[in-house]
Amino acid sequence: MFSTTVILAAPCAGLLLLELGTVCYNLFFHPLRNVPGPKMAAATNLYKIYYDLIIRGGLLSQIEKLHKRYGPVMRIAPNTLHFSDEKAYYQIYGASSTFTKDPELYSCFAMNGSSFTMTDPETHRHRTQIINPFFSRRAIIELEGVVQDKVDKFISRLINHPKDRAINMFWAFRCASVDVITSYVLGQDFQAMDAEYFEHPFPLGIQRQVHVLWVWKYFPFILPTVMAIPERIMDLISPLLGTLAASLNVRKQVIGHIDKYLADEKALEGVDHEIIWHHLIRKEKGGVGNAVQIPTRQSLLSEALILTQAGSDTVGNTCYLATFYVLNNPQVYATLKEELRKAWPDMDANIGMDVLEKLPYLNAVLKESLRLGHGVVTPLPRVVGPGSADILGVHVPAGTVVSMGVTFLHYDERVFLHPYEFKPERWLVPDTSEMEHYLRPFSNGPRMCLGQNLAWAELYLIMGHVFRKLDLKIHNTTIDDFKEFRELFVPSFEGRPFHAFVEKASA
Ligand code: HEM
Repeated sequence: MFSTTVILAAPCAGLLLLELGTVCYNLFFHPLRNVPGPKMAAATNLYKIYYDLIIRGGLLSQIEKLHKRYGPVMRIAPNTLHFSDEKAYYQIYGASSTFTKDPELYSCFAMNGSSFTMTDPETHRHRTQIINPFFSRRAIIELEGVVQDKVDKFISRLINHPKDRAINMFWAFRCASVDVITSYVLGQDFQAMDAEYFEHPFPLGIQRQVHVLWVWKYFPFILPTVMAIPERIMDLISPLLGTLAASLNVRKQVIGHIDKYLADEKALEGVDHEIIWHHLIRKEKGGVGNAVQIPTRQSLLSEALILTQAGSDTVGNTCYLATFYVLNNPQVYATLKEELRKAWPDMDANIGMDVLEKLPYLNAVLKESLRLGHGVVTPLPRVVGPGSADILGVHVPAGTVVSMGVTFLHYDERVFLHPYEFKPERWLVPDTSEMEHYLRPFSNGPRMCLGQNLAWAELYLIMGHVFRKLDLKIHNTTIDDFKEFRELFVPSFEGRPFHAFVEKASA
């Protein structure tokens, strides 16, 4: 008879042996064994997990330190290489790259069936062919009024905010961008800007999710389990769920729309302007009988949710940083105001994107803000394939995960002198082509940002109106509050949130 101790010890010893075997293989027999990098990282994924979870978003800054020691190619996990050279960036994310998104990262968003999380190139191409026209420059120009309406509301909300209370600009800009994107994509905004002090549960919920994203990555069963709880039970427990309840509410609302339009496509005719469902819920394409397949209900839901999230936090954050950096430098603030005043003498007159996008200093401010905001800071992981590749002279077998953080381009001091400083003037030289090549906040290649035309329209309109129509003053925030960020897919600045006092501009 075996004792209980032996029965328990045997599988544990087996697992330990298996783990030791894997570590030995990773160190001595793995095809990447000769690539430089810390031995711990080569041996086990625990290295990466430690910086992601225990240090909480600390992997990128560790990678930055390690590249100084190991050079431009580095093994950062048993099957993962990280690069720090512009040539590698354009090979991994180049227009003709065949590398695919790594499911380990993209499945943790629990948005199956969305353009953002799709890994199969064919499925992805099919989806983007359908929705790209809705985000083309022509579509944005046609729907500029939708964005403009929300910008007008934003300016008036800021002017009418209680004067004795500084505005938390972190939430203010996020509420504005949530209302723009939901209005543009779904034809109905979430009224985030109506929330008292801009504390609306939807952007609050996005922030909560950002902070637990790496938990979802390493414990991938949690989120799908929560999502799979039947609606009736969710309704019962939702008062206990805080901001998660708000996200669930949004899901319910969006599902309601989807079901309505799936049941009766003609209901779309009553919508004020073109929305995403005009593109995704169409039974016929190019004439009767030429039927196209409508995506599943889950895929429609994921697409709508990912667009509202990808389209709000990124724009909100760029406006937030841009406003802080401009106000933090009186010379920059004065120059921008002067440029806007000259181009737009009567601030009560309507002015559109066509004028704002031609202003050199506003453009310089936005590019510099995108450079220091980065967009997404996590090195975007791609799986090499279908064959092997040669990157910076290193043979990389198919199936290897490769990436390069965009911060390595944005902070390259050979291209951007004093890279950590906000200097719009650097963009006012005759030839900016090299800097443009190194400015990739929207990523690059087949998986680059699908919403960048809309993003630019929002940036021109929001920032143009804020700096022309308002006078702003920083409250209780300094540049030190923006010195460091955690890498939580997007950058999460750890300092005090930037607050400002806002008044209507005098002229
Ligand atoms: C300043 C604003 C924005 C920045 C900096 C930004 C940045 C990015 C980046 C870096 C990616 C690549 C992510 C990855 O490969 O994992 C991306 C993808 C994406 N973005 Fe944006 N984005 C912005 C605004 C928007 C807006 C307004 C929308 C809404 C329509 C949007 C929708 C998407 C989608 C759907 C993808 C996935 C594309 C794909 O995989 O094919 N983004 N964005």
